[in-house]
Amino acid sequence: MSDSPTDVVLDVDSLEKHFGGITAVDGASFGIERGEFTGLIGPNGAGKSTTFNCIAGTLSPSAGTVTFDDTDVTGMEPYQVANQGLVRTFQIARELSEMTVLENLMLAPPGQEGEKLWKAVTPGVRSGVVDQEYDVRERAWEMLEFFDIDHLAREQAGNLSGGQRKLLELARALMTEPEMLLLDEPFAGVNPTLQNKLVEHLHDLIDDGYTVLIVEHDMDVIMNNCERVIVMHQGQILADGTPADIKGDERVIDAYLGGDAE
Ligand SMILES: Nc1ncnc2c1ncn2[C@@H]1O[C@H](COP(=O)(O)OP(=O)(O)OP(=O)(O)O)[C@@H](O)[C@H]1O
Repeated sequence: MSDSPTDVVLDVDSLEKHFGGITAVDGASFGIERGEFTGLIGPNGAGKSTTFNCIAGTLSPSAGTVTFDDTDVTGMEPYQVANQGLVRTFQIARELSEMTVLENLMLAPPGQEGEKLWKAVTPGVRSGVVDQEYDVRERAWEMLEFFDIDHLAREQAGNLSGGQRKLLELARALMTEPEMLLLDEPFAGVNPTLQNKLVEHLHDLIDDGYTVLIVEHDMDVIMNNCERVIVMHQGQILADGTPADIKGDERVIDAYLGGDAE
């Protein structure tokens, strides 16, 4: 437990990321409290994805620090960040779409990071719950049941609808037993029924003590569900507060009504 009055689990301090002459993140600082459901919003190009990537280790920041659970994770590889309990969702790669849903849960997420991520959850690492193949299978079934997709266990992942695929991505991230989830546009391409279901599951996860940070373009979903909203604009934090605070913030209204809004 942190000894600060608020229990900050993720602390992003003066984060910067430059791509050549482009400044994608320009001194962003914010803290996320344990168990909080926070939305990160902002117009296109505001720097949200780059911030996510710098937190999750997919990109190395140009300056600033990222601290998770009192550990400095700045510049760590994604599997190392995941090993600390901070995990982002990965899209299901085409190669995995011919495998079943159950196999997808039991296998590495795609790509190099995924393979390393998987190694991070094999023998003895973190809780040790998934230290044998049997336990991995058991955990996979738990996840399928939690997300009500156990009836799809033997279905090829490629046959899932967009929404079911999002549930599978979330289930797969949870296989590593993280403390905090980073979700990048989890509702994109999801029909309203499954979107509601996904939102319910996210609330269940929050009730279970998970911390969730979500980047999402659907403002209604963010405003109706998140306890706190952080607004980025031109690489900086423009506003940070409750949905009610944010809705009434003149700077936010101006940023969204500007030429770079969707
Ligand atoms: N790999 C890269 N190389 C060069 N510029 C980049 C790179 N990644 C992002 N950028 C630039 O950095 C800025 C921030 O981009 P970023 O994708 O982080 O914004 P965003 O808020 O996630 O946008 P969107 O909502 O459209 O996904 C943009 O100007 C973008 O063009």
